[in-house]
Formats: sequence, structure tokens, C-alpha cells
Amino acid sequence: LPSTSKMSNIEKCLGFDNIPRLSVMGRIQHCTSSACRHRVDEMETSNCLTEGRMCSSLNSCIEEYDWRRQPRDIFSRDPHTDKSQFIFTSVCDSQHLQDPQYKSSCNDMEIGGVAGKFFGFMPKFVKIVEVGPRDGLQNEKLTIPAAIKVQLIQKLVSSGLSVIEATSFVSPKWVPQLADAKDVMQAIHAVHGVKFPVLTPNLKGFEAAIAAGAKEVVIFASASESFSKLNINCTIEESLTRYHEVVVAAKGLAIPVRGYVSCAVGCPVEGTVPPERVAYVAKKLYDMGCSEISLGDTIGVGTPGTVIPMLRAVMSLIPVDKLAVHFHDTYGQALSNILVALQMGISVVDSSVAGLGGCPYAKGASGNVATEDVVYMLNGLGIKTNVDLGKLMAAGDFICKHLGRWSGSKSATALSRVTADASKI
Ligand SMILES: CC(C)(COP(=O)([O-])OP(=O)([O-])OC[C@H]1O[C@@H](n2cnc3c(N)ncnc32)[C@H](O)[C@@H]1OP(=O)([O-])[O-])[C@@H](O)C(=O)NCCC(=O)NCCSC(=O)C[C@@](C)(O)CC(=O)[O-]
Repeated sequence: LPSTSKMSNIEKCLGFDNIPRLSVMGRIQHCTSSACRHRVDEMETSNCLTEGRMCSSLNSCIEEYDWRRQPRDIFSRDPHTDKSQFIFTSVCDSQHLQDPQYKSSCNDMEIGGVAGKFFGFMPKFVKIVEVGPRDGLQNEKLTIPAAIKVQLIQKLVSSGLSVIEATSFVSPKWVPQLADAKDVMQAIHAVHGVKFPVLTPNLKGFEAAIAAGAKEVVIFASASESFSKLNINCTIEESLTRYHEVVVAAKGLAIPVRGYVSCAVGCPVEGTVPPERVAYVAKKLYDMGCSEISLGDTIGVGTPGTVIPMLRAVMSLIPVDKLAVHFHDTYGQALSNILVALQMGISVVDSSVAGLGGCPYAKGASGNVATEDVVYMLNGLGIKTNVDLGKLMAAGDFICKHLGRWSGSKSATALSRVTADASKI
């Protein structure tokens, strides 16, 4: 991390000047509740508090710092140093383990309303783009009947999701799992009040999508040359030419076009992808007329350390309200990456129910971040989504049962366990 004086405004807004120095970070990894407790003294307070957040026994740390409690803040300004500081005041009920339901929503304070520097840019509402039926199912080995896909989509609709990426009009030789795109689209296109964007790699796909009733399409370019060839069998520039044709045709029919930039952080072939390359492709899609650009960490290698520079590069060319983030969770970094994206002002997040997914042309890439986990985190932050977590979990349960596997969502797994345990009492 750069020193505080060299930090940009974005880094300061993200609270990087409050991140403990390396020596402290080392200690964080070894922090236990007892280790945390005996470091209670004035000098160590802020470090230990930061460590306290990572303790398994959060309550013991909260008790240690009761003297600093203030009713409605988790940050306060120190009158001596004029610096913001962490205080564990009325944190969400979810963190008080006495609550048997472990709710993530805040009952006793609104984190979203706290004007602390960490949450200053956070949106009040996040639009979730559910990609499970497309990104989630495109890589499955089992053949999933169209009727099951349609039922899944209906359940997702009833959970309150307003955008559901339904399928892809791609070559069935390349992605056999979505060869039933026409049947799925025809079954759902008349559902009112929900958008069902579908992937179209070329004019042929666009025309098939429109004929099946699609009212919004998605084009998907890559920031990596190698991945572009693997995924859509053409170079980045060739793909942009094809997509231009799609956008022109879509404009003629007043069809909105969403654009993806895949490999926005790393590529399965080339490794690290430079932020400026991502920004270049994103800008091309934006200039073409895409209404929203989703930045995809296709193989889930990003961390806040690599995602922030990428977002900064893209945000220097494209307004933040036109951007979305799309994280796969291969390395378990998706939620932290989403959090920094929110802190930077992004308010559209792609995710996949039950964490389904993976790309057939990105070996080793695991599923998208689970929608249930995103909703749980956003509820905890007091950010609205209009999604009913219980109904969303039911949709995840439905598809996991069909696939014969456990949910990839930690929140869904934990909440189901709590409910199951409660029902035994
Ligand atoms: C782009 C192509 C079609 C080029 O594939 P190609 O083989 O170079 O295409 P072609 O023009 O030579 O045509 C070959 C055959 O495909 C047919 N064809 C051609 N186009 C279509 C179409 N639209 N729909 C149906 N059929 C089509 C065409 O008619 C022909 O049929 P044939 O004469 O051999 O019987 C192929 O590579 C393809 O379909 N690729 C899609 C791959 C894909 O869907 N990958 C997963 C997307 S995930 C992703 O990109 C990442 C993302 C978006 O999720 C974000 C992230 O996670 O970061």
C-alpha cells in the first residue's frame, strides 16, 4: 500500500489509510479472542479493534471496548487526532450470537446511513443481475430439461429479482447445455416486470433471440486475446466488429444491449490482464452503445488489490452508473471484491443462485458468487435489493436438488441449517 500522503482519494475513501501496517496484518492472521483481549491498552486500541473484527469470539472484543460505545456509530472522529476510528458500537444483530436466526439485517442501526468514510460511497439500492440460468447452467455435465430451467427462472422471479440472464443464443456445438435457448425464452418472455437478457455472439444469435421473444441482449467481449479466441473463436477486434453489427441491429429495434468484458482481472492462458486493456475494451463497448458494461473476473482470481486498479482504469473512461461487476468465486474473494466495488460507487452486481457456474472455456473457473451470499451481505449493510432471501434460497434448493449437489452459497447453507435445527426443537 502507498503511504497515506501518496494515496489517491479513492484509496482514502476505501479506508486504506486505516488498514493496519504489515506487522499488524501478520498478527491479524494469528489473532484469537484471548490474544485480542490482553492487548487492551490505549496504544493498541485501534489495531486490536481491527483484529477484534476477525476474532471468532467477537462478543468478547465488543465487551472489552464497551467504554467506547456510542449509540449509532461504528466510526467516530477522535477529537485529539481528528482521525476516524473504529468503534464496536451497536453492530448488527447478526453479530450478536444470541440471535438464533443470525439475521444479517440491522435492527438497531442502519449501517447504510452511517456517514463513515468506509461507507461514504455505498449505494442505497443494488440491482442484482441473476446469471444462474445462463452462466450457472452453461457448464453443467447433466442435461437439464428446458422445463426445469423455466421453473428455476419462475422461482427466481418470485424471489423479487428484476433482471435474470435467461440463456444464450450461441452455437449449440460450442455450448450444448443451452441448445434449448428458444424453448426457454418462449416460455418466459411474456413474464411481466422482469428483464431477461440473453447472450448473442453474432447477428445470427441476435436474430434467433429476437424471434424467440428476447427484449434485451448481451454481447460478450474479452480483455484477453487468447480467451477471445478460445471462447468465441475470433480476435478482440473481430469480436468488436461483430458486436457492432449486433448493436446496430438492436438499436433499430430499440433493444437495449448489455456488454461484458471477460477476463477483466486475469486470463486462464495469459495470466494477469492489464487494467488499461480492460478499460479499452469496456470503452469500445460503451461507445458502441451498450447501456451497461459488466466487468467479469471470469476465473475468479481478483482480490481488492487487483480489482481496484482495474475499476479505477475503467471508471476513468466510463461513468460509474453504467458499470456492473461480475465475480466468480474461485479463490473466495468475490464478496470482498464486491464490497470494494460498492465503495467505489458501483451499484449493479451479477451473481448466480447457489453459486452455480463456471465457463466452459476457462478451465478451473468455479461458480459465480452466490446470489444468496450477496443478498445476505447487502442486507447486513442496510442496502436494499428487493430480493426475498427465503424465496431465493428456495430457488437455489430447487436447482441443487435437481443437480444432486449442495448449494455453493455459504449463507444458504448456514441459514438452512439454523432453520433445520430450530425445527427439531
Ligand atoms: C461465436 C461462435 C458462434 C463462433 O463459432 P464459429 O465456429 O467460429 O462460428 P461459425 O460462424 O464458423 O459457424 C459455425 C457453426 O455455428 C453456427 N452458428 C454460428 N453462430 C451461431 C449462433 N449464434 N447460434 C447458433 N449457431 C450458430 C453456424 O451456423 C455454423 O453452423 P454449421 O454450418 O456448422 O451447422 C461460437 O464460438 C460460440 O457460440 N461461442 C459461444 C461460447 C460461449 O457461450 N461461451 C460461454 C460464455 S461465458 C463468457 O463469455 C464469460 C462471461 C460472459 O460469463 C463473463 C465472465 O464470466 O467473465
